[in-house]
Amino acid sequence: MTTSQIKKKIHVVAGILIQNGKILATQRGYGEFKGGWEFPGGKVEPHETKEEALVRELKEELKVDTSIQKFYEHIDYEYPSFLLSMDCFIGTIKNGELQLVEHEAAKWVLPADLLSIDWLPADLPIAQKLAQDTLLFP
Ligand SMILES: Nc1nc2c([nH]c(=O)n2[C@H]2C[C@H](O)[C@@H](COP(=O)(O)OP(=O)(O)OP(=O)(O)O)O2)c(=O)[nH]1
Repeated sequence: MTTSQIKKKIHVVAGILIQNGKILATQRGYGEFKGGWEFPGGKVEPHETKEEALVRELKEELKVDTSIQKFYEHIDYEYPSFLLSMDCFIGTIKNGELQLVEHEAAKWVLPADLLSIDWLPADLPIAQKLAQDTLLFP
């Protein structure tokens, strides 16, 4: 058996929230990845769809109501201690003022500036795809 077979798989959903041509990046405020930048979201619970989980997590973490528009990308990433399976969705904030419940910081970033951020390793390919996505950011 290889190491990856005994690692726990964690299913996460993450939101690429877009507003005025900018994307929301949030900085982890706790745990193993504290200080790293990510797309906000969290784990999917057994009774939920991915979209339901994302709307719930964004409400819990940022106190905003969101609408999720479309699936954007799936990432499988092997961290030293677990396997991350992450589905990222494009969305917008429809209601509420951003409040940081768990995060250390948040910023709205232009696509051209996405690669200057210290993303968590699993998130870097998403940031790279967004940075050159001329369909999404003509
Ligand atoms: N939410 C989120 N997690 C990410 C991203 N990139 C990345 O590597 N991770 C990792 C960090 C965490 O170990 C794990 C997700 O856990 P989480 O802490 O966000 O999920 P949660 O709120 O449901 O969990 P909990 O810690 O409250 O139990 O995936 C990302 O863009 N968004």
